[in-house]
Amino acid sequence: MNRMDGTAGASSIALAEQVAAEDRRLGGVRLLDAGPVLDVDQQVVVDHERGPLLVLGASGTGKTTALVESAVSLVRHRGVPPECVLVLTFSRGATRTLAERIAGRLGEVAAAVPVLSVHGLCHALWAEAHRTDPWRVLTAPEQELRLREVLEGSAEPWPEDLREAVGTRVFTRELRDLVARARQLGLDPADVADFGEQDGRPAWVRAAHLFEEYLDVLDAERVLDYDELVHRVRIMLADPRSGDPLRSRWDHVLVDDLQDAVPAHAALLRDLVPPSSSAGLVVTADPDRAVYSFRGADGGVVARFGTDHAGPGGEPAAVHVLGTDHRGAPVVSRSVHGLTAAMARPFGLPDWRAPRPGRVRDGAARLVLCADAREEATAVAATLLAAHAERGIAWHRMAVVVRSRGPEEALLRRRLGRAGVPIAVPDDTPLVDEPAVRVLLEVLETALGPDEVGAEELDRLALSPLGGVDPMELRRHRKFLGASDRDRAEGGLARVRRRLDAVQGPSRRPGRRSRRVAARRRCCGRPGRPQTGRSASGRPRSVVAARPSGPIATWTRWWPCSTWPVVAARVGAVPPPQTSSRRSAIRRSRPMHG
Ligand SMILES: Nc1ncnc2c1ncn2[C@@H]1O[C@H](COP(=O)(O)OP(=O)(O)OP(=O)(O)O)[C@@H](O)[C@H]1O
Repeated sequence: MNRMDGTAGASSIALAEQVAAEDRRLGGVRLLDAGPVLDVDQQVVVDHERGPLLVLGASGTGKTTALVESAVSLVRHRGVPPECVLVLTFSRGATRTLAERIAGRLGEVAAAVPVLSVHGLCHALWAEAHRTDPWRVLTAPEQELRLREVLEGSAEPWPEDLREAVGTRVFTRELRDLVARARQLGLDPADVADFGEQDGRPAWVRAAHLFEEYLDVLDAERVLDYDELVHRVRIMLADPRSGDPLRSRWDHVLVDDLQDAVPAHAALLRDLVPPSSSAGLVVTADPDRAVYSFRGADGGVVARFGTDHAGPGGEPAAVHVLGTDHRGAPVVSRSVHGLTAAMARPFGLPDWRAPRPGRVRDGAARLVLCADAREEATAVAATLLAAHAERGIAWHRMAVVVRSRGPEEALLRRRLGRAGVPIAVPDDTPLVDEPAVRVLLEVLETALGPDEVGAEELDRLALSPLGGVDPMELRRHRKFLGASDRDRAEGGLARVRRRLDAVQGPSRRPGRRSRRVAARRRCCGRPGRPQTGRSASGRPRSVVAARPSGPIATWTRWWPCSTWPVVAARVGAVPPPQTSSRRSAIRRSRPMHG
């Protein structure tokens, strides 16, 4: 069976819960949920007093419900001030859902309960500690851009076998992952270099130097990426002078979906609630549901929870299993749990994969074998149509789950559309892949270098909404401007740029980014340790200099619409993000192994 979207089920549940919550706000009066009658396993979680507890449960066994009820019980029945109950998740969506569910149970009081993603918590703590001297957190595309800048400005050669890859987007992404993983493990550049030397991997040693330069640039610009943010908050927590007052704020820490944590998040949790702490720590997890492995999430953190939070005498933290499936019909849960039961169980964890059926009784599971995607799409459409026409099931009560987005999903959508099945696809496109954002990023990338912008890239930009050129127009310009064979081989706007450059004189001096990084280094007074994002003239090192040059200059002259000059001028006019008083650099710690 395909899926329309991996989050379809979860988002419809979240949506239904949101709608239900809205319905309760009648005439401005908020009626609170009565809350479910908890099963005995959930009640154990809610009654948990102190110390760490890992709650394992298959999907639908009521882990989140137990966590919500724990928060409610602490505030309502045990007199814990709401601001002393910290609720943590690992994604913004999960944070929203949890906050809504707690608000449904606690009403106005819930506003005082901090419900945060780990990044949200780190951001808040960091911002509080640097109130008069704020740092900005980079988005993923910005982080990649910074790394590319550093890469281009870095003179040290790479090992021979990597040289061809250097400068490609894939290489930058690999570097970004390396930097991220290193920080998630609490490693400093020197540790990565040590590993490289011990293991005979010169590429790691070289990457470690780049990592160091990248951190210097972040310091200089007073910006952080998310992994660096978590790392630095861990440093704050490691120092008893700053860490103890923070830790003492929360009497209870409740964490949902630990399987989505990267090692640094798990370590942060230990920093927040160390074994010596008297705070309560309840953590839920379903290792089979880890969906963030692409960003470094490691189901192993669940298996290690017992030892990570071992008591003073070394006894492992308590583990409790929720044993009733409150969501699925018995036959559906048997099918799902039958599949997961065949998977290897993380070492040391009790079996959580075969819950008893709850109160949901009806339902059926059917396996349909299809010859190809087309036949599969037809079978799905026929099943939905029959359920709607013959059993009167409303469209919004049905969901189609697909394994991944791609041609097969497109085919399914077309088939459903043709059959008259109304579809709503939750949009989970990352911002960076949104066409509108993509084109803006391409403009920035082009404006900042590299020195040779590909003809293909320029053509794409010309044809984008920002360029406003249609294919016919582009061809006309090519015809008008280009004649020689070399021009034709070069293709697209690269030719235009070259011709105009010939008129204006060379538009590109040595890489703009290289100069930017080099200038930062000069500012800091010693090579390789930049400390400010401002040029020697004191002008902001904004994404594009105020006076356009290079391809922008060329394009502004050539461009058949007026958009470019406006964009270039605006971008160049970005106000300086720093002042010179912000130059004190953060000292990075020695490694804090995870
Ligand atoms: N004791 C209960 N009685 C009746 N319904 C319950 C009970 N506990 C949970 N539910 C319902 O079961 C469904 C699943 O609950 P919940 O989201 O808490 O499970 P979960 O284990 O966190 O699921 P997942 O792992 O998929 O996130 C929800 O609709 C919830 O309202």
